[in-house]
Amino acid sequence: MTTPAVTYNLIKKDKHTGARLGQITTPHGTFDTPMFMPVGTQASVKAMAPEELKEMGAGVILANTYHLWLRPGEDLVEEAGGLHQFMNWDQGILTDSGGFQVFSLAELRNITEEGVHFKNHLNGQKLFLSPEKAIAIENALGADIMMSFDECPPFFESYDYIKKSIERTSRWAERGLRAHKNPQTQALFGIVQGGGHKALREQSARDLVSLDFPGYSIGGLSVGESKAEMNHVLDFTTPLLPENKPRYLMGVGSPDALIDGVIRGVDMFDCVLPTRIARNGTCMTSKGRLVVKNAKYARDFRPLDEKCNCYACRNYTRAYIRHLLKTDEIFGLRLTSYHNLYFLLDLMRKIRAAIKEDRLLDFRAEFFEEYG
Ligand SMILES: CCNc1nc2cc3[nH]c(NC)nc3cc2c(=O)[nH]1
Repeated sequence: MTTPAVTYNLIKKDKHTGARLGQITTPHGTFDTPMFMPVGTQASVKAMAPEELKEMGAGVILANTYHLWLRPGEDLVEEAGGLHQFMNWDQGILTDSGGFQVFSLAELRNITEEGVHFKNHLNGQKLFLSPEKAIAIENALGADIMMSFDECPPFFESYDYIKKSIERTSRWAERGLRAHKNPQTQALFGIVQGGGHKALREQSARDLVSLDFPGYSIGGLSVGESKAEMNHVLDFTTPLLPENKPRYLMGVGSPDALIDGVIRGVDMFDCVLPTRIARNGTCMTSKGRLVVKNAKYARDFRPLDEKCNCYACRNYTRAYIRHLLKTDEIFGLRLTSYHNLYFLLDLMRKIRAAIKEDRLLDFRAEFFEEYG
């Protein structure tokens, strides 16, 4: 039995919740979990240099298969020596499988057993993605962690539709495993679906766990359902997954959702939120969101967050950052992006420390008290 490309080491289970302290070992390093993964959709975490991501403690970052397939093309990235070489990032990289982007971006034509026919969102060109094609692109990109090709059904779809969808997604997962060329250096994760239906989540998890993936993602969430509904699905889904493998919740996100996901046994998260809201001047702070472009901060010479130790908060004021954003100075976006990413990475550091000392629920109460 060859060693899989990615292994998970469970260090400690929280006494009072489903939270776990662990480490994930990849060909590009070992990283502490629970972890937040900055999103670098087109091989760049928007406005951030790799050195800045490293200094704020990012370990694994994301890139999107659909976008890189369209531009610059996986063959060009492969010729460059793979994503790590191409974007000068020597730590962890995770690629999604394009499915979700197709459903959320492209003009969808139709889903068949074979795969998904759709139109390129840039030029209307007809395209086709199958499990085999998606896995081949991810192999060429060279990510340490690859995601299976799945369908993310609408959360409120009917039981019958979602049942058919998860059964096809399981067949697609098996096809992806067979098509995967580099299991020794790239770990392919399975994606559990099933909407809000416990029986379907159990069926999807059973199918995928029997395929013995090195890690599992919980899909079909953070797609418009309430936080309560997401937490409820997590309550009965994470226990279905192997304890000795990482669990990844895609598209999450906000500080409260991260804490509640960790409490329910999730180890890895990604979300575009921090950099996306940063670009319109919204900052995450320990006291909730702060829209630094607002006029009330024009003469506010305090840092974005007085409790934050990041580069932006140590060197610049709300007034200065507001001025930069109001005058379309690019440096303004860099400072808000840096701060928001640092805020979430630092939150994960605090969460890991709280798990270590069995005080995660106290930390949650203190955090929510301030965050509002
Ligand atoms: C890896 C591609 N497959 C795949 N990506 C996803 C990305 C998401 N992003 C969000 N909220 C922002 N929910 C998601 C669900 C899925 C999902 O169910 N599947």
